[in-house]
This record gives sequence, structure tokens and C-alpha cells, in this order.
Amino acid sequence: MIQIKELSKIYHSGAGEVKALDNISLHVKKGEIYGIIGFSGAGKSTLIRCINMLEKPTSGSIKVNGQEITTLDEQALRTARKKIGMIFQHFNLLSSRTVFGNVAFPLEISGVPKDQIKTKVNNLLELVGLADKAKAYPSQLSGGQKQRVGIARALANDPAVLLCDEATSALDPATTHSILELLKDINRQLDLTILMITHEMKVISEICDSVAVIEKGKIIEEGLVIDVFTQPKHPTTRRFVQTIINTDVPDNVLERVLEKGQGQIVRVSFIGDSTAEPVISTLVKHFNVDVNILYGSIDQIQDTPFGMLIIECLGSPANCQKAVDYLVKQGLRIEVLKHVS
Ligand SMILES: Nc1ncnc2c1ncn2[C@@H]1O[C@H](COP(=O)(O)OP(=O)(O)OP(=O)(O)O)[C@@H](O)[C@H]1O
Repeated sequence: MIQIKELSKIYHSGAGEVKALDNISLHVKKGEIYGIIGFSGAGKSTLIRCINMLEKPTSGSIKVNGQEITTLDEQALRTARKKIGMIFQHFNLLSSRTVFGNVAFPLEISGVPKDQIKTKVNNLLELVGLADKAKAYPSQLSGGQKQRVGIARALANDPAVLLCDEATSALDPATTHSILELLKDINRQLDLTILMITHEMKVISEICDSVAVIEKGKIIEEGLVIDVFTQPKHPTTRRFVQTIINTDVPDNVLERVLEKGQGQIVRVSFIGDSTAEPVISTLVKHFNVDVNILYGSIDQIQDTPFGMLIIECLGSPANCQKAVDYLVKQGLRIEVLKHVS
């Protein structure tokens, strides 16, 4: 649905050149929710602004719904933009218009007849749960309600894709959750492709199917959210994952293994239903090792449970290795964090 190839954007300013996007390629499939995460200055806004051509790329190709948009003239671009909905961190509502008037605005610009506008807007307000607020003004709404208006307005022209620019960053956690739930519902009901940029891993874990991590204008890691969360490769990705899942073992705990002599500290992760085998007791019974659980957690990534145990496995190097091999055979993801022989 969105296909980006070798996209670069260089800004020229008094201070010199800034390469905000550096040869970015990515593919957002139809019907998927795709998250792009990065720290401040990574290039997220530039990327999303290039996708609707608010910013002209320096080089590269962007296809939305099969149409190359980087080469369109103004007129064709205006038409193409109608099929690219966008919501913003600060909602960008028209304060002098009611909720109804805000949602109707893009339809009025498209020249849709009044009676059709009325039906469409009422349906959209129903969809976002604001049917009773049609006559209210933005100043009379909460942040979450304002974003619901933003979503309804973005959907007015039946877009092929919805771009979300830090759509929940100005909202409290409970409201963030309800807006993310709404976006997920809309994604499912309308089979709408959604691209979100964010600096919050929580947003990615709650609703995204795939994620790309952007740093200094480059995609440094990309994949299904479940894979990136359970096996982050790049240090920056690990930092993001650690903001919601504690995957680090404190240094002093690691050091304790050294004091005890031989052993390993192992991170054991599982996705979905936990293994049917009583793995920990099997380790102790059959591999002549002692096992101490240092840390355990269960999180949810979308609807899939993701569990993690950090265990201390004490015994001879050969026995510890056999124990680890056994865990791998059980289909668990294993990472040896500390090995002492
Ligand atoms: N109009 C501009 N002129 C010059 N440099 C720019 C311009 N817009 C962005 N940049 C630079 O491009 C880089 C990427 O900026 P961008 O706003 O895309 O990052 P971001 O990831 O969205 O950050 P934030 O989360 O803080 O908004 C930064 O170094 C920024 O200073």
C-alpha cells in the first residue's frame, strides 16, 4: 500500500546540510498497522511529511496505493492527498467550527452535496463515538475527544491510508489507550492501512503489526513487532524495548554469579502459550544443575502473551550447556547473559 524506495531528504540551512532521511526503503502492506519509532530528530516527521508530499524528497520513490506521488503536479497531488488521511499530535482542528463543521470541511472542499455530507459526517461521528458532540466546539472537548474529531475528519474522504503523526503524544495513558483502541477498530472495520510515527514503544506494542526503528535518517531495524520485541538487535531498539519490558539484569546481580563460581545467567523468553513441559524442574532433575529465578514477567504484545524469565543456572559448564540446549529444544528463546566457568 505504501512503498518507499531509496528515499532521501536533505535540508539546506545556514548551518549547512542536514540529511534528515538517508536512503530509506520500506513497504507497508494493505490493511496493516505499521509503526515507525525513533528518538527526537531521527527523521520521523520528515518521513511522514514526505509521504503526503508536504515535504518534497531530495531523491527516491514513494508509491501510495500503486501511484508514484513524488512526480505528481499540483492538481494531481491535491486529488492524491484526498486518499491520504492524516491526524496530528495537536489535532489541528478549526476552532471556529463545530465538531460537525470540522468533519464536514474536507467534504465541502471536495464539493460533496450537502445531504450526502450530513449522512457521511453523522456516520463518522457515530464511528468515533462522538454522535452527541456534533454541535460542540473544539474548546469544549477533552484532548481525547479532539483526537476523535481529527480521526473522523481524516476518514471523511475514504482514504486508502491513514498517517498518524505522534497522534497520542499529547494524551494521558488512559486516553491514549482508548484512541489506540479506536484506531485498531477502524483498521479492522475498514481494512484501513495505518502508518504511525511515535517515540513511544507502548504505542507500537499496543496496536502495530510491524515496526521500523529510525535513527539519524536511517532505518536501523525493521520487522514484525513480536520479533523486534523479543529479539531486538540494534542497541537503540533495545533501549526502546526496555522502556516497557525490563530486559536488563542489574550489574550487581550478574556479579553474584562470579562470586558463586560456575554457572550462567540465562534469559528465557516464550511467545504465545507457555511450554507444556515443567522445564525448570526438569533442568534440576535431569541436568544436575541448580536453578534460581532472578526475574520474571509476562507482557502482552497486541493479543499475544510474551513471557520472560531470567534464571541463574549453577553447575559445571558441561551441565549448564546441556540444560541450555534442552531449553532451546523446548522451543524457548534463549540468551546467555553471563557465562562463568
Ligand atoms: N525545515 C528544516 N530545515 C532544516 N533542518 C530540518 C528541517 N526540518 C527538520 N530538520 C532536521 O532534520 C532532522 C530530522 O528532523 P525531524 O523533525 O524529521 O525529526 P523527528 O524524528 O520528527 O523529531 P521530533 O520527534 O523531535 O519531531 C533533524 O536534525 C532536524 O533538525
